[in-house]
Amino acid sequence: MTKSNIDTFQASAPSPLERAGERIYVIGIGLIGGSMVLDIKSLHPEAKIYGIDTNESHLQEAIALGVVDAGATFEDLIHADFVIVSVPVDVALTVLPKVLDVIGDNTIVFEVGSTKTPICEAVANHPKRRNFIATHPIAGTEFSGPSAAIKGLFQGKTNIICEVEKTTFKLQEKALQLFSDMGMRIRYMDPKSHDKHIAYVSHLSHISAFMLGKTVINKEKDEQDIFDMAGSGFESTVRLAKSSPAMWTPIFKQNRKQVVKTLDEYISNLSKFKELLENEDYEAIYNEMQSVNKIKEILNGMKK
Ligand SMILES: NC(=O)c1ccc[n+]([C@@H]2O[C@H](COP(=O)([O-])OP(=O)(O)OC[C@H]3O[C@@H](n4cnc5c(N)ncnc54)[C@H](O)[C@@H]3O)[C@@H](O)[C@H]2O)c1
Ligand SMILES: O=C(O)C(=O)C[C@]1(C(=O)O)C=C[C@@H](O)C=C1
Repeated sequence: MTKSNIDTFQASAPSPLERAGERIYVIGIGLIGGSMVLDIKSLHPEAKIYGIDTNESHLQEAIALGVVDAGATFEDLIHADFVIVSVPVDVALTVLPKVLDVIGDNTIVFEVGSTKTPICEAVANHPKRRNFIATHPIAGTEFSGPSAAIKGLFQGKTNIICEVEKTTFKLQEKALQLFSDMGMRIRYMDPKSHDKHIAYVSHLSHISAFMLGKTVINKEKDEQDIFDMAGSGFESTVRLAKSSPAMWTPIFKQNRKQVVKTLDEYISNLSKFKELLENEDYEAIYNEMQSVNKIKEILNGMKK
């Protein structure tokens, strides 16, 4: 079964988390894992939320902030109803098979990484593959760690789900109901298409912000006043350059081929703009910009 359009999930049964005391384990209690469990706690106050994080200070901070109820170990996952894996994508490749090794038959495991092909491949032949659902919530900020978690982060956002047909139907339903309760729209996509499209709309934007930031920081060394002139235009364009290198390096590594392709296209557009300016072809420059103004309608359409 391949679904390609955006769906709003309609459950055939009441929300599975309505049962008292469901046990949710979140591995990686940062921005995304923390935001997920804040929503779950708010929707289902009776659920018990356990956190696993190799960064002890993140775990302690998450407990202090009330993001999780207590810490846990991998062995405890045998008791889990849900496991959310929200670690950097390179870590996910090794953590996911270990999680699937431990869980029981009715546990649903989902992962939220920004790449999908390597992650789907990492679990393809695991005997518990049917307990796993590959997701990518298209929501976030430039901040990380448990203190960056936001309740309601996923409201109105899209969740891309890959290879849904490989997950047991009953467990699919359970996960989809949860995403729907968080206010997410579902879009089904194969992992390769996901990685191709996301390279344009997310990965390239981050490289562009990082390198814009670099260009301005380098200049600042010579001309100290430059930041005094930076207004909200610069700030909004460079916002993503505050993002975590620990999260983004493995994303670029895993999606290297697609990202290199998008960079070629982007660099070619930049070179063309430079050439037009050197040639003082202002009519062409005007037309270039005018043709891209339609991004306004495209983005407004996406928000509806
Ligand atoms: N930041 C975003 O905007 C965004 C959006 C959608 C998806 N994602 C994806 O979500 C995942 C998590 O990103 P984030 O923004 O929440 O990052 P984050 O840095 O805020 O959180 C990641 C957490 O994982 C922990 N961790 C690292 N290695 C671990 C291990 N071996 N075992 C247990 N915990 C470990 C870190 O200590 C940290 O607390 C990534 O795969 C990312 O690609 C991020
Ligand atoms: O809004 C931001 O700050 C984000 O970086 C969120 C963002 C994005 O690129 O849109 C970042 C990575 C993801 O995998 C999904 C969402």
